[in-house]
Amino acid sequence: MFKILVINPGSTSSKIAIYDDDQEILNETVRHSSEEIGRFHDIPSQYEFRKKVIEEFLNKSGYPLSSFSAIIGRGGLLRPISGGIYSVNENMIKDLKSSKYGEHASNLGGLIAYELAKSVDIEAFIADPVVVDEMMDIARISGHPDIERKSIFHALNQKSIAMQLAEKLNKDYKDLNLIIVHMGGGISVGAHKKGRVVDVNNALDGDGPFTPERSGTLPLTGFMKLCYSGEYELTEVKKMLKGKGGLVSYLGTNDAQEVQKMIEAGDKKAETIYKAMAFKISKWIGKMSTVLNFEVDAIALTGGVAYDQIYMDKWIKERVEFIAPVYIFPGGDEERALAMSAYRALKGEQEIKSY
Ligand SMILES: Nc1ncnc2c1ncn2[C@@H]1O[C@H](COP(=O)(O)OP(=O)(O)OP(=O)(O)O)[C@@H](O)[C@H]1O
Ligand SMILES: CCCC(=O)O
Repeated sequence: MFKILVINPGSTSSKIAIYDDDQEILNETVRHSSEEIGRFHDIPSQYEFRKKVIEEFLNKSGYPLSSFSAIIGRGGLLRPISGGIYSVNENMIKDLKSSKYGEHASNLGGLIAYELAKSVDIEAFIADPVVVDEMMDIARISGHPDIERKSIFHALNQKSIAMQLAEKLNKDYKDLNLIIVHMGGGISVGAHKKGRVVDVNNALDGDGPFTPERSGTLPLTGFMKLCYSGEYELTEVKKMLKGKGGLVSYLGTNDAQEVQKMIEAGDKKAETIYKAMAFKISKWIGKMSTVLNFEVDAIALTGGVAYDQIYMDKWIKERVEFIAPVYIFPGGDEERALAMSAYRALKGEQEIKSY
């Protein structure tokens, strides 16, 4: 039997799971408020904090590190690579540590997995990182040659939910056109054409709907003026896009459940902003349906925000269901997808790629 530790650092949470072969034994989500995360000036400086969350989980679980066959972390901003499972090696550690390709919480997934695995001499992996790139060339063109659109999104969950949806529809993923929407701390809306994500918003980089903690696409002239106003440092402007944008900037929280409570208590501003997020998500679903020439077999809504049934049904589904039937997968499937990749690799059924 293989015991697998799964580490999934998200933008607003740390999720940790333990699997025995393909069976989940434990799964815990530790949510991080915007104040808690906001005290760190960048992602690398969250390393010790995030590692401690995992160590505390392990202590509570009663399973020593030495009882695991492998550790798999969600990773990370690397150079564009194909999907699959990768062994964490020194090249990868160098790129993750230096944030060479940018900063995202999942960079810490690979780093922490490597460090913990090294201490007990077991394998560390990552799978389907956020840089998986299947974008068609025309979608890369932004409108100015100095800036190329990039594929950075919740590849792990989007792919896994797409497969689940295909199974539900009794079809092969490679025969379907799907729009998959992941709504977590960040939001990505992907056009899956016959098994490839041919277009998706860059969920990390001021592209797409606004999110619990990100601004998404902003009117450019306003943003440019703000950048040159002399009022803000680069680090502050970066945080407006990521970490302190979206719901955090309007309502002071990255927690959609807290926003629900504000609305229930009669807060009209909270209602307007939360509805505007749904409006923007729906617009992006509309955009992606044109990428698929309006030949869309199904739409899937997933990620933490998808637990909010009313939000999904009234504010998103009603707006987009004329495009295609809408299916809801609350939360997502990231820990299972990671564990299954590691399990297949340990059994020798999946090629382990080298970075
Ligand atoms: N039951 C719920 N109802 C509404 N919103 C919820 C619920 N549970 C979680 N959320 C919201 O989902 C968001 C977090 O989603 P998720 O856990 O998928 O994100 P993450 O893993 O931290 O970030 P990312 O997926 O972008 O890496 C938060 O705003 C959280 O408040
Ligand atoms: C870039 C995909 C992950 C996220 O938005 O947090």
